[in-house]
Amino acid sequence: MFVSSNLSVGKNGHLVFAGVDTVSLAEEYGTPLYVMDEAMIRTNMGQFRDSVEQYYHGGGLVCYASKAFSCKEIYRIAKSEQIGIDVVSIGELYTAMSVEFPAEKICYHGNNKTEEELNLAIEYGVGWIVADSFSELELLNRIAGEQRKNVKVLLRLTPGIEAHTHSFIQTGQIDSKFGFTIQFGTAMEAVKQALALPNLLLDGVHCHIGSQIFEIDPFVHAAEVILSFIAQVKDELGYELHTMNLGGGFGIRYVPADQPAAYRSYMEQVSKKVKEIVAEKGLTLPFIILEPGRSIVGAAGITLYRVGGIKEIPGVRKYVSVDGGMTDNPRYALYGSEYDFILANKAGEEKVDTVTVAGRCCESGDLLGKDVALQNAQIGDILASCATGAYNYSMASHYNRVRKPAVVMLRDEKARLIVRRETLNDLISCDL
Ligand SMILES: Cc1ncc(COP(=O)(O)O)c(C=O)c1O
Ligand SMILES: N[C@@H](CCCC[NH3+])C(=O)O
Repeated sequence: MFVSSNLSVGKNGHLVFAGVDTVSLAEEYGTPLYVMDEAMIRTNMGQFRDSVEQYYHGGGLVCYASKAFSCKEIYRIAKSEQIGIDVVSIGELYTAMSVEFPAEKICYHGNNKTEEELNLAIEYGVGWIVADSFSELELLNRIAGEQRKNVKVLLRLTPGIEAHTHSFIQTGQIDSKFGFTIQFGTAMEAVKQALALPNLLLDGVHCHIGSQIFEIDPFVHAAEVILSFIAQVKDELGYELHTMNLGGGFGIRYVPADQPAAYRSYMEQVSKKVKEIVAEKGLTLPFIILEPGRSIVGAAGITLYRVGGIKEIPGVRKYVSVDGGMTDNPRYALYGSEYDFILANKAGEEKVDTVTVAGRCCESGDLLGKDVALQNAQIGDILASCATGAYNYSMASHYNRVRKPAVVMLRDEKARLIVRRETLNDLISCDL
């Protein structure tokens, strides 16, 4: 009935999330409210970590892609689960540094990293910097020299794989702003350049084919393409790259029709293929890095809103307006993403209506879902949007000077605030 195992209906008919009554949460902390389930986050992190150990025997590290949900507490949790993180900005790095996240487990990405960012990343001693362009290799070499350090580098490659997902979140295809293309010999040139730069330690290669992908085949294919490249480098240059970072992108269940594969079958199949190719080409099993983001936090989050307006246009559509919208979840506006909605105070009732959930911004496209099934809504009801743990809080904006909601973490059926709600003064705090 629900899209995620941490959702149920309580005896009072209220929606229960991770053992906690969501209506009480809305009353205590206000709305809109992001609510996260710590046990599920830890289970997901642990499953990825353990699947690498179980199926892959060349050593590896799971680096949680923190762009999916970034705040101090998630870095503390990743640290205590002994996994690494992927960061893509000085802001994510700084937040991780503020909780003393182990530098050697950080993978730093970005297609246009600034000098300020690279300086801080090298100073902190991050494990890997994923270089995206020739000019960045030069810049990295210069900054490393200035800091008298050697920097471990991975090269971001575009393997030429078009995964089945929204075109805006496909990243492995040739026509991409990211990385070095294998097909035109650009990636081989980048290897030569990185090897020639004295302050860089070329450790390996990276690829990320896209996000919200359900099939396992494209991942297996990406591993195949990357390993063939590693073999080609060994043949042509006599240099064996040690690390293979296969990125993230594993899909989750947003609506009942979504059927994501189990993470362990991903690792099982990728490991099998990698071992086959390694044996065939006479390579050493590379150290593997995975970067799951959405699949760690997505289903571990819900958002609670209060219904403030209902408008029925006879024969056309019924709008249910809530006190949030594209400012706390821009994904419908950006990608037409689907979500499952439940009235938290009527969760035991049938979904008898079809409504369009609208946000509160001055923007017709500010919708959270179009023509979705819902219980019979009334003003004052609490509306829950499910599986909002990834790319919601992290993509929230201040459009219309809307304040960002608070984030509450649930553990052992108790709630704690991990990000407080913004105040009006927060909104003007940078204005001069
Ligand atoms: C380089 C890189 N790694 C990892 C991820 C995480 O992807 P996902 O949240 O789909 O697992 C992304 C985002 O798509 C990415 O760009
Ligand atoms: N932000 C996107 C995914 C992009 C992932 C980052 N490379 C989403 O919400 O689906």
